[in-house]
Amino acid sequence: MPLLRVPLSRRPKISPTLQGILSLLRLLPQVSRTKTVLGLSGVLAAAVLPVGVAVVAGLLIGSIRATLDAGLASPAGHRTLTLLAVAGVLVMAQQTFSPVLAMLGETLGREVDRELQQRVMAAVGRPEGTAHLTDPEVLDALRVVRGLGMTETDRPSQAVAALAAVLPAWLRAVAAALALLAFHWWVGLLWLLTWPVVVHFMQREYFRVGEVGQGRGGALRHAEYLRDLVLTRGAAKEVRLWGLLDWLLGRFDGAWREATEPVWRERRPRVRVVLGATGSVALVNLVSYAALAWAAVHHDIGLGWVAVYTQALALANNYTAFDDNNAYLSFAGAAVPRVLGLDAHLEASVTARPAGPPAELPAAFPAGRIALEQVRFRYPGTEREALRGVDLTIEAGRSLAIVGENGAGKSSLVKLVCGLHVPTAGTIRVDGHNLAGLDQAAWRERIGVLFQDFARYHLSAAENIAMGAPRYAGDRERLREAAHRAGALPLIEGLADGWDTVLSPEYTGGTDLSGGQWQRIALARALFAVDAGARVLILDEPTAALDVRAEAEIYDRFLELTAGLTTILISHRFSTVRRAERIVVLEDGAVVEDGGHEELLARRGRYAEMFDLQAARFVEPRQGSAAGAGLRAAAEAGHA
Ligand SMILES: Nc1ncnc2c1ncn2[C@@H]1O[C@H](COP(=O)(O)OP(=O)(O)OP(=O)(O)O)[C@@H](O)[C@H]1O
Repeated sequence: MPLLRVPLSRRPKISPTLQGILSLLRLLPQVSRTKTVLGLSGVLAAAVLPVGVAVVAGLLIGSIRATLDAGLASPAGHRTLTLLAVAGVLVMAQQTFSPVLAMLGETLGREVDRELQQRVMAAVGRPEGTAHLTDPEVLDALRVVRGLGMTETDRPSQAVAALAAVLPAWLRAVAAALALLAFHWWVGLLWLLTWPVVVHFMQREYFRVGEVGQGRGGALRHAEYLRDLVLTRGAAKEVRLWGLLDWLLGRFDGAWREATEPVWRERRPRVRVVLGATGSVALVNLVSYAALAWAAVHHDIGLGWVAVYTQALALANNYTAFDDNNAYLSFAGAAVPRVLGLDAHLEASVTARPAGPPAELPAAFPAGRIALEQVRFRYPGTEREALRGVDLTIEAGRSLAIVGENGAGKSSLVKLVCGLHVPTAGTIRVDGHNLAGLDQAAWRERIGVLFQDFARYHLSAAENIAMGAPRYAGDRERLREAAHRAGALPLIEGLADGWDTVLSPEYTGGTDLSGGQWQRIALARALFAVDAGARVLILDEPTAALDVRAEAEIYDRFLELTAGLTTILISHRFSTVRRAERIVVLEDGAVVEDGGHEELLARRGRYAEMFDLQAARFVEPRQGSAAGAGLRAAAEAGHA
């Protein structure tokens, strides 16, 4: 069933370019009537003035002979002088109009950007359902909207294109100025000096504006985030359920203005600079043309040379400084070094690893234990420690479960073991080696991991699992085995295109999976890494989204799945946790209890307290008053 009444890709009756221009012209007055009227007048002036200059210049040249014959005081002489004055005024007007028009166009363009985003947000947020958010045609159109904004002008590609347009014009103008040296050395020199100064000032202005724009990056990202809440699937259900569209439209409008208006304001006073620059150029033009007319009238040069120098003057005016290309050059000038400097910036923020070459890993690594020694960890930019002196030995080939309340530091601990962060103090040793000194890529090949917030790749089912060990991506038998062990095989074989089905409804023929189905795929990915040689298996909430039967299946086979592996399991489900050979309780970043399931229950500490709390949920209310041991018995009977 088509999701849109009008297909987005329908063939227009008129040419697509014309259609685009017409719809843009219709949109402009809706954005700003005043600026549209001013802009159109400017366009007319910009079109008519050069023609006027050409006509007057022709008349001027034509009048010279009569003036030569009759003298400057004659009516013919007066006519020549009047034409000269008109030419000067027209050239000046031309020089003044074009930058003002360019600025007007840019301001209107930004307003069109905002208007388009709001219209698209309203259009995308309005349908009751969310199916259109996976329609490839809609998504293709949304890509265009995402490209809108100030970042557009930061693109180095724009600067490269601008360079290609600006450099030849500059070179032509220099050549023309050199030619003018032959007419009068001071006229040539005037051009050679005036333009670089004007270009310098204008580039300084544009650069500053570019810097201001990039300084607003955070505010702009926030506005874009609000926009994308409407344009993407992530929050689509809640946006509809709670009727957030109007609120988001309002927030976006405010955030967008807050992000962009300071840049516009910064640009406004610069009209003074622009007028100063264009005024200087107009003056140089006036002086040059006057000198040329004077020379012609006084027979200093012949008509042929008058024509040559007129052309040279026109070319000298090609030495652009005011148009969009000049602006793009400077905007990217502010952006490119920032992007290129990213490497160095990130280098400085990388936590130092022990000096010397990383240790080579033997094939059967790790054969021994993973030991955390007084490990402390604080996330960059935060004050609070997520781990506060953890001492923990994880025996090779055994399973360890980590439990604890939200925020206790469980996920942080496994991220450290994965080598994704380096402890701020203390050491993690694997087979006696400092983990920080190992070849990190090789170490990660030894780990199969299912993160709590695992990735859902918009790729085929086969690729989604193969991500666990991409070097074996083509090994279908191995993929089948991993999928089978994770209980994902029937699911994959039931998909329309089987293993080749893209797991995203955003692509033609693609499909989405339920939360639990996704979790099986992610588990298969971790087990695929194990098949490929990983000896450490990390499972962070592996069954959180699974139904009761699937969870029971997984924990029934937990010992089989983890046999021979060093396993770290994080879970809030005690039915799964109790299967682990050893359990530690993490509280506020430190280990507070350590032992087997029965041992910890008998200790009547934090573990027993948490276990009892969960067990109580599985018994009838009338049994709620029973003693903890009774509750546990009931719960264990239901779960074992
Ligand atoms: N990327 C991060 N940046 C800053 N602080 C973080 C980051 N991730 C986690 N924290 C903080 O570190 C602490 C430990 O978080 P962690 O995710 O390890 O807890 P957890 O025990 O896994 O919790 P849960 O059971 O909710 O998954 C928390 O206070 C959390 O706010």
